[in-house]
Formats: sequence, structure tokens, C-alpha cells
Amino acid sequence: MSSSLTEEQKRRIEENRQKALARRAERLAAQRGGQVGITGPQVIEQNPGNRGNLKQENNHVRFISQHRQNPNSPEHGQQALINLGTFQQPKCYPAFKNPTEPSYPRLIGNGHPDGTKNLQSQNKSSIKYVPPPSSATLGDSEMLINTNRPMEREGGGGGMQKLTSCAGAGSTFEAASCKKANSVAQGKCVKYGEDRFQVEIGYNAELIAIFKKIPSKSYDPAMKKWNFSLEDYSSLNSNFVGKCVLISRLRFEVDIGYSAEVIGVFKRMDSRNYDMNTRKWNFLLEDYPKLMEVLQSLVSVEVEPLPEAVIKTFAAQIQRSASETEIPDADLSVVDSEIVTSLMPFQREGVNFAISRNGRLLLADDMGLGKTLQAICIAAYYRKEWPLLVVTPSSVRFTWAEAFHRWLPSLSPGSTNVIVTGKDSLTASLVNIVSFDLLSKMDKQLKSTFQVVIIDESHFLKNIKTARCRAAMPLLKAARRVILLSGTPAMSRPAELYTQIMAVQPAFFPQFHSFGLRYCDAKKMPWGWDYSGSSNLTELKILLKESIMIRRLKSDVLSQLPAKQRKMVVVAPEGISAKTKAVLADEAKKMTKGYDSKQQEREALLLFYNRTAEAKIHSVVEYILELLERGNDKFLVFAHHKIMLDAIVAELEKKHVEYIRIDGSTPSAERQSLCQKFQFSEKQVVAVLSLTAANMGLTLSAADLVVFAELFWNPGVLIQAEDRAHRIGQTSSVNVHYLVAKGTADDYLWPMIQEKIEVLGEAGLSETNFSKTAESTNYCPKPDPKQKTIYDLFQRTFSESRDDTDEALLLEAADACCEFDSGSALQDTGETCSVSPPRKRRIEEFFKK
Ligand SMILES: Nc1ncnc2c1ncn2[C@@H]1O[C@H](COP(=O)(O)OP(=O)(O)OP(=O)(O)O)[C@@H](O)[C@H]1O
Repeated sequence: MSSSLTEEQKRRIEENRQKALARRAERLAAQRGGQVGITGPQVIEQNPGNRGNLKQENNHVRFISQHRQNPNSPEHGQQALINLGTFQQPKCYPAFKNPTEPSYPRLIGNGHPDGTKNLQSQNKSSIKYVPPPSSATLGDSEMLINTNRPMEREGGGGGMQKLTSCAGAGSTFEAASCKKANSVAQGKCVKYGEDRFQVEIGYNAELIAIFKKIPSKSYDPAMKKWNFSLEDYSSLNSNFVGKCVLISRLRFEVDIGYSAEVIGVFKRMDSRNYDMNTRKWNFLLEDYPKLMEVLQSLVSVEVEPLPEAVIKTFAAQIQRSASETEIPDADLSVVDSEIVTSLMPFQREGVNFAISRNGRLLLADDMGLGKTLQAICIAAYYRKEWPLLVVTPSSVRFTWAEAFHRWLPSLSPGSTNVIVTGKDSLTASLVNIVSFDLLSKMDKQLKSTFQVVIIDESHFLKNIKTARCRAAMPLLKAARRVILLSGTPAMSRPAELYTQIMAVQPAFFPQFHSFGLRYCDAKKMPWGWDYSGSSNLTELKILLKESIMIRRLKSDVLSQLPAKQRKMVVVAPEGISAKTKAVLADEAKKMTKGYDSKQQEREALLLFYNRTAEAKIHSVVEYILELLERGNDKFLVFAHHKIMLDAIVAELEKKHVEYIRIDGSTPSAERQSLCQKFQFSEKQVVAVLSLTAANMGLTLSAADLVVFAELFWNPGVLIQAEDRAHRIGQTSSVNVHYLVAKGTADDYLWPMIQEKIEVLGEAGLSETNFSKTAESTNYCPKPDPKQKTIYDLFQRTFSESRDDTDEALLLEAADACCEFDSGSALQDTGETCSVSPPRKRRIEEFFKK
């Protein structure tokens, strides 16, 4: 993409800038002749060379340095006008690592702080330099202050003050108020420590109010003086400042205080529009070069231009060549038809978007909208460039492998490589799947390059300091296609987006600091920079949507979604210890030998089921923690065994996550209030529920995610449990995650459940069936012939009529000392809670369409 300004425009802007500098130098030379101790605005009017329109400016602070002998020196005649109503942060600093380093030229407004390094590649016409002060520049300066805010200006009565230097070695100031013309204070700026300056002046409430707004302010109680970083000295030496901000795909606004001169310029623009609400002027992007050219020729005005990333992204609009072109339909003939024909229309649009962006994107669809499927389809489009690397949270590594085989039947069985230890090869297969944590332990192998990389839950990379981020970033830098997936790319602040943007478009914001200044409301604090805020979010959102991000909310595509989206999650088997695996294998072996009585059979099955719960605890807890880390607000977790329910609750308590628990021991009277708490709490709440004691009669529609920590042999119980969220009051499609562990009773329960649900589906008794919406086809397709006995045993035992069997089993379980949550298996409290309050979302507005 090319820059928006032509060479000719750049040349003219530079020419104007030079002329302006020369004019400024002349004026300052004239001022040096004797303008000292001037008080009040009228005096300034006598000196039109200083500012032609001081009346418009009298809500500003001005510093004027007069000590420079060489008028052509860029340091000569530094002036600052700072609108106190919208105090400007220092614009940009030389280097992110050491923003206080004074020896670089300081650059206003182009968003790239690292001085000369980036200048070649930048649009020079949009840059203004303000040289930093040195301790030497502190000698003589003049400060003109009006503490009025812009809105108070009309009413008159401004508190104009002036601190004027005496030429010479010392720097002396006078401060006077035009309200009280006879109240004149004298002061001076002196060097303070290595990189600070101190203002020595008598007490003046208005001045102090101004000082307090300066980010680097510090009060020295011993000296009873205020001091500031040299950076802020420079920042005060800026002109009448404003900034350009993108407000739509086609328009930008100029955010600047009132100036007749500027408004005169605005009025000459054909596309001008004044927004009565924001009281700001906005223009078509095609007017941007012209407007900037004129504004930058005004001596008194410094306007922060649009960031380079915006200029590049919207180059077509700026150059008037934009047309509303639809993203073309990609030719997916190289991709397995299985997946292509399954794509829902919005998913197809996602794939088209990705391919139009050359396979580099942030797919930020809401949870459950099929990001996995879209990512596999996008990656498959670039199959010639494989081997492929998928980096994912550890709990879903195996689910990814299943999904590849399900959606790309052309993949041979051995072509997925799930990495389970740091010693495994990262490049063993065509599709390599690794967890974030393992990736960071594979230092030696990180030199391998992948042309195509998928990062699932890419917000895991939000912190550049983490080992996972440091390990992943070089891989992403080297890759040609980078597919980031996250339903919650940033959970609380725009700073979290930076690494993800860098991963997809490294050229957008090479320095975090420039991103921080523009979008994180960066503030200099005594301890360093604070980037936890947010600013210009509308622009960031428009920029990302135009360039790299596609995001659909469930509500946008609800008509295309089934009421329930079921998903099987294969939880990591190494969560199960070797000892537990051996016990499970032993139980299974015993079962294949057969039993003398039905009673013994059932006991054995229940024991197997119980051991399965024990074995899954670690993986289930890990999965729930990952859901919490992803920022899922509210969800339901169903489990059957008390040990599982206890373990989940213990972890939630440890993490200080609010939860409700309803199990067999929860009195009926309490259930209503627990439901209410879940439905109406604004906080993140997890409902931990017993499969048999809380699967009916409760309304928990504030959640649209249901997680099954354990399976149950009766699909009717599961469907009823799902319906705690999927019921009246639910406005979304409900996601259902079944956590399934290989080598456990799940191997037998899962195919059985699917079979039964399919039957229910065919009979119209279940809205969706598993085989169409869950990654099921490749999971334990048919039990091992040797173990078919166990499957049959499960079938036989649990296919009996539900009421009798459940009761009998629960009793038997008690006999067998298994800790089922059996308290009130079939209680129906009939409680309902009304529609939930709007669910809290982090930086919600930003990510809404
Ligand atoms: N077009 C489709 N046809 C059939 N099933 C689909 C389709 N799209 C998604 N699904 C199924 O919906 C479920 C949710 O999809 P997926 O896991 O890809 O969503 P996601 O956006 O990645 O969710 P999360 O944010 O939870 O990771 C899966 O079981 C998936 O197979």
C-alpha cells in the first residue's frame, strides 16, 4: 500500500514548513529587542508578530525561550501554547525504552517516536520536530499563562499571566494576572538534577493548578518548589495543538481548540461538516492531504496527523480511488469439499476476508461461531505452504487434531502431530499442534519456520513479557500466513491488542509507545509510563476492521446458527497420571472378563465411572480455568460426582471467582435465591451443578455456555441439563462443551450417548444431533473389538428405563461407597428466574459491531 501524499505535496508541505520556521525566527529576533515583563493580552496585541490572534489563544500557556543566538537554530524561539481545557500529553518520545532520554529530536504527532530511524520511511510532510531542551536552554524563558478554560473565555475575566525572562545568565519570570493587574510574581526555571527543571516562583494558585496537570510534576517539599521532566519542558514548547482522528471509513475529524485562523481553513474545505454534538469539524479523507498541507503551513498550529497505519490502510479513500467493493468470493476448489460445503454464509465471508488479506488476520468472532472450522478452511487454502503449526491452550490440543481429520478427510491418519512433551519434534507432521506453554519450552526448535501458523485464543499473547509470547512472536514474524483466533482479543484495555496487531501487521506500529500514546491514553507517571487507559478507540476499531480484523457477534448471525452448538472437547490425557491410567486399564480389563451377576457388573461399571471422574479432575479444572482466562462471563458446569464438584468449587474459591453450587444437599428453599444471584449478578459467576440434582426446573439463562465435566449414560439427563441455559429468556445460541477423556469410561459413554441422541433427533425429540455438530466422527469411532464387551456392558446396563435404573444405580453406588452426588436426583423445584440483566462485557463497545 502506498502513502497517501504525492511527492509534490510532500515537497510543498516541507517548503511551507521551512518558510514558517523562518517567519517564526524573524519574529522572535524582533521580540528579543525588549519585550520583557509584558502583562495582559492587550500587550500581546501590540506585538502581532508574536501571535496574530491572541484573543483566540488566551486560554493557553506559552513558554518562549529567548536565549538562542542563532535564529535558524531549531531550538530558537521555542513556544508553547497549551490548551488548559484539553491539556495535551507530551506527544512522542524518542525511544520506548527510555522515553526521558533528552538527546534525540522529539517528534510531534506522527506516532513514531524513534526519531531519525524511521524518518526515511515516513511521510515527512506530516512531521514536526520540537528539539528537546537541554539544561542550557533553561536559562531564559518566558511563560505566558491564561488559566481560563475555553468555555469560560467568552465570559472574559481570564487570568492571563506572564512569566518573562530577563535576557542573560539567569532566567527570571514575571507572573501577572490581568484580573489583578498589580499582582505580579517573579520566577525562573533552573536545572534540577540530571534531567529535570524546577520553576522558582512565589505561590500562585492558578499556576499550581497548571503545574498539577503536567504529567511529570513533582513537588520538592524541602525546596518548596515544583519540578518537571525536561520532556515536559519541551512539550510546553509546542504550538496550538490538535489532532486528526478517523471517525468513519470515509471521514476524519480535527480535534482542536477554537482558532479563527483554523476555522477559516476548515471553511475552505469542500467536504467540511460541523458536528453540533461533538463541536468538532470533520472532513472526507480525500481532503486530508490538502487540509494538512494548509494547517502545517500555519505557524501557530500543530496538528497531530493520522497515524501512518491509518494513512496506509485508507490510502484508497485518501486518494479518492475508493469504491465500495465487496470482498470477492475466494476460489476454494483446492480445499476439501466436506468443509467448504459445511461453511455457514457468515463463515464463508470470514474465509473470503482472510484470503483477501493474504491469510493474515485476527478472526475475532464470538465464542462458538466456528472459528476452528474457518481457520482450518483458511489454512487448507494455503496447503501448498504447509507444514502447518497450530498453537493452542493445552486443554484443546486434541480437539484440534480431531477437527482437522473431521473437516479435511483428505488428510491421511498420521498427518497430525500433537506435541505432548518438550522433546517431541515440532515439525514431525504436516499439521503440528502445540500448546502455548510447551512452545515456550522448545527453544531449540523455535528456529524452525512455518509458513502457515494458527494461534488459537490469541489473547494468550497479550503480554509481551510472557515466555509464551516471546516464543511465538518470532515464529509469527517469519510466517507468511498468520491466523489469529480469539473471541475476546482484549479483555480490559487496548494495550492487550498490541502484540496481536504486531503479529498480523508488524509494520503498523513498530513501537509500542506510539501505539500507547494514540490508543492507550499513555500517561507519564513518577514510576514510568502508564498504558492502561484507552483513547481514540473508534479510530482503532475502524482501522482494525478495515485491515486485519473480522468480528461477528452471535446476535449478528443468530438466524444462521442452530439453537444449540454442541462441541466435544478432548481433554488432555496427560492430566491423568500413569497410576490412574493403570487403574482404569485394570478396571476395563476386569470388565472384559465378565461377571457372575448383574449386580457385580453394575458395581464394576460404577467403579469405572467413579475412577473416570477422579482421573478427569485435573483436566476439567484446567479447562475451566482457561475459560475464565478467556473472559467467559457466566457459564454452567455440570458434574456427577461429589469429588468432581468439590474440586471445581475449591479451584474457583482459590481464584476468587464467584460461583453458585446446587447439588443434592442444597435445600429447595435456597435454590431460588442462588438462581437469582446467578441471573442478576454483574460479576463473573460460574454455576456448579449436579447432573442429577440440578438438571431440571432451574432457569439459568444468563449463561449461554454449558460445560459437562462428566458424561452421563442417559442423554435425556444431559439434554435437560443443557436446557437450564437454553430456555425462555435466552436470546443467544447456546454453546455446549462436552469434556471427554480418552482411556476412561468416556470411550464407551460418548459413542453411546451420540447414538441415543441421534435416535432422539430422528424422532424429532432433540433439536440437534451430535454427529452433525460435534467433532465426534473420529473419536473412538467403534470400540476396540476386544473391548466391545465393555461397550455392550454399558449399553445393556444403562439402556434400561431411566427412572428405575437411575434410582437403582444411585443406591448401588452408595453401597459401593462411590461418592455420587445423589441427594435429590429427581427434584423439580419448578423455580424460574426472569430474563437476566445485560451481561457484562469487557471493552464491550469496542468489539461490538
Ligand atoms: N458450519 C458448521 N457445520 C457444523 N458444525 C459446525 C459449523 N460451524 C461450527 N460448528 C460446530 O460448532 C461448534 C463450535 O465451533 P468452534 O469450536 O469452531 O467455535 P469457536 O468459535 O472456535 O468457539 P470457541 O471460541 O469456544 O473456541 C463445534 O462443535 C463445531 O464443529
